[in-house]
Amino acid sequence: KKICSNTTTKLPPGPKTLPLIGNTHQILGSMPHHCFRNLANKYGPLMHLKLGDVSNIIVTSPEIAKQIMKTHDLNFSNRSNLVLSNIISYNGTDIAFAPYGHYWRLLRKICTVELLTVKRVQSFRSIREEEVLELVKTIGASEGSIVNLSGRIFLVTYGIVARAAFGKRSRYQKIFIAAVEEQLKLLGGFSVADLYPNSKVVQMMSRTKAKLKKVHAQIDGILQDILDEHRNRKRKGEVEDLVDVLLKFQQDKDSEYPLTEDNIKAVILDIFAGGGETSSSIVEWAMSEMIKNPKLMEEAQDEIRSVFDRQGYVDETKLHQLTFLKSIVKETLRLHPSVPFLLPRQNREKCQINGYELPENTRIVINAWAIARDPNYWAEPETFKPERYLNSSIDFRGTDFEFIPFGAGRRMCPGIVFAMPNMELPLAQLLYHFDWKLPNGMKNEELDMSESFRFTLRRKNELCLSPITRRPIPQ
Ligand code: HEM
Repeated sequence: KKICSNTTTKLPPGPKTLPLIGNTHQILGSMPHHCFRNLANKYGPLMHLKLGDVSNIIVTSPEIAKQIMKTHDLNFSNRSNLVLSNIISYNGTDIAFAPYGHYWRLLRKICTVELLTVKRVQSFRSIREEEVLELVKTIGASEGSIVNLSGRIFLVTYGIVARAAFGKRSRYQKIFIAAVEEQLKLLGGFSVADLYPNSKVVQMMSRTKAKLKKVHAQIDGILQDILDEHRNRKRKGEVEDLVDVLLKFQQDKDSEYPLTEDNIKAVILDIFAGGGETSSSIVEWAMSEMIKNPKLMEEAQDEIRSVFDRQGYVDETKLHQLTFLKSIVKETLRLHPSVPFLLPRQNREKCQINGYELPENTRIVINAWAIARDPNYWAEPETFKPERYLNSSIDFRGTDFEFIPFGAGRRMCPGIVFAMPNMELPLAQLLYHFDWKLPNGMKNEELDMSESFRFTLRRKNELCLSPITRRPIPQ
């Protein structure tokens, strides 16, 4: 049965392609999300771009995003098979890169009923509070000096995810985090291996591919040790971690989730890679935006301090009262979506969209970054204005297609509930205890906001600030 009708064979418009390299020359040397938006302004919101020998369809409007991720979601629920992502995803057996089908549905179900539920996320509350308190203590001890806030934020978020996934602080934590970061960095560039997936010569010679394989082997070794340790250890009243949950399925012979060793490693790695970098970069961008707009920072601080001053410290019990802080997080997700192109999708059958034909198995890239700045949908789209959400119901849960930092439809991010406190708690703590200044008398408006695209969208330069303690730090 055909999912979409078929009447024309015209590909969407796009710039002229050159032999061999296609349009690759048009995107080199600039931030790809900016470059794709500029090209879309010329060729339209449904655009064909040939990168290497791979056809890409670039989507740059909420209407077309909705057609892909709602109207034709079932057809477009496959992932595009990338050479590099195959290496890190145990051959597409993780959640993010698994092809649409029975196995992927099983993994999603494990997420929604076991791994990423509200209850499970709540069970990690004390882990988050401990890790963030440690952050605040370290910063408090650095009063009078300049703090590399970016570095601190990444450590704390990865620390939380690592403890949720592996239980106690793992002795491998540092090298594991470094390896996962390296993996994301290698994945971020336009590697020739993915531009020419069918060329045997290119595949043999790709340096990125070779490096990625090496890093992945290191990650695999660490994950294997962690699984073995979990099997052998005696549990005594600790919070059940995510590896425990997955091993339980593996050990239960009647389980409806028959997971292999590699399946478990693939899932844990997804949660690690998906949960660490994304949330940290939102906290980092939110702090940057507030440094640039000190009035917003003051407003957020007033709100947090008025909610928590009576008890004298921040915990998770009253985070839901922080309406303004939530708007700051939303606006940060709009202007600095951590995964600006979502994850590439692919249609299982050929399909008509807006009168153009997308042949089967076409790679679909949704420019969520550009969509969230569409002037037809957003007033002052380039301005950071958290107050725009105060009287609006617009949300990132996959129904407002002008705002899709977590994607939408069947392949939407399953980690929102997990991500939220990892962003809100560090922000609330950083703003409750401290005022923040740029070092060396730099003016707020001078803060550099350059981006770096490495699969995720991070600050190019680390955010370094001077803290001034305003509320005593619990010892
Ligand atoms: C600010 C935080 C986060 C952002 C912005 C984010 C964004 C995204 C996006 C854009 C996708 C692709 C959606 C699509 O293709 O439609 C995705 C998928 C995914 N995310 Fe997240 N994510 C975040 C946090 C997390 C966390 C905390 C976890 C796990 C603990 C997680 C796990 C995943 C997984 C497993 C997928 C693959 C889903 C699938 O293919 O079925 N993410 N995320």
